Amino acid sequence: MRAQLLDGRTTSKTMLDSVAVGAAEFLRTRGRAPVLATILVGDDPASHTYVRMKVNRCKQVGITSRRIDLTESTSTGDLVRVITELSSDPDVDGILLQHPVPPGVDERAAFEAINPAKDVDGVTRASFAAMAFSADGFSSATPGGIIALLDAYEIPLAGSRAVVVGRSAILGKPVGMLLLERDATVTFCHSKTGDLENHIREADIVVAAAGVPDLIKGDWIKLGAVVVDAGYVDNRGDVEFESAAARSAWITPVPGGVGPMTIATLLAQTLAAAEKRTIVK
Ligand SMILES: Nc1nc(=O)c2c([nH]1)NC[C@@H]1CN(c3ccc(C(=O)N[C@@H](CCC(=O)O)C(=O)O)cc3)C=[N+]21
Repeated sequence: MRAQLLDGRTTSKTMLDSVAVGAAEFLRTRGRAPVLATILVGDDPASHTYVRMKVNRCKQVGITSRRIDLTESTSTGDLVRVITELSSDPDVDGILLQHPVPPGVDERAAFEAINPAKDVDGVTRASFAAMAFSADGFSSATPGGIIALLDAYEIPLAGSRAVVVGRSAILGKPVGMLLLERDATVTFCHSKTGDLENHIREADIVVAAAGVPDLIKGDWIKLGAVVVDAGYVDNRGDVEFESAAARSAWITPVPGGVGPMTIATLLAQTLAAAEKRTIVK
């Protein structure tokens, strides 16, 4: 291996340390901790694990989590009602609806019920627009975490050729917008892209967000490129790690790369939402 690691574990720890300091100060000045509501619909075991990790991290940094678990048979209407209530609840600062929701539920409708001021996971249209226009608002957690990780290692983005593989509403599309806002030349590739290999071969920065383990072969990576692997199927990335690390300058490990940055971004944005919503007494 010749690449250096983009270490999400260490970088996220630094972020979480400062969230803990801010949350303690918030508690001292407002008389309560910041509050993140997490909503999980159905019983997908991986989703349970992710939500548990988020709740545990909240505890560690002094954020109160309010966990709401709903059954697989929850209707769109019921879910929207729950989220609408949290959106106007003065005691709730941030709302996370874990993706994916069960097949019968309209996930977009549920996301849009989140008050943009509490959209600390950056899943609403309002947050997407904020990312696209560098306006006030929250970043999608994984895309925001990716940019924070690249910034921590001072990876230059302006003028670089960035190839994003994947176009989901909360990962591929928004990470492309954030890279574009940082003056990268961005190409989106997806399942209908015929010549993925050729796009990857030209990329200075590869952001893999397809959720297809080992989709991207290590020998496609341009020498000296930066590889960010946001795949998370069974904790396996989208990029063949060993062969990609032999060619790239920087690479994220899976686990220990993008995953911990996602959670740190969520919690940092929860603190920021709490601070914005409240005035010091
Ligand atoms: N509304 C919504 N927002 C999300 O941000 C969101 C989501 N839905 N649905 C699922 C994906 C997945 N996701 C991960 C977060 C952390 C790790 C993570 O920290 N993983 C550890 C490994 C943990 C272990 O060892 O099991 C790591 O990569 O080092 C992974 C995956 C957030 N997601």
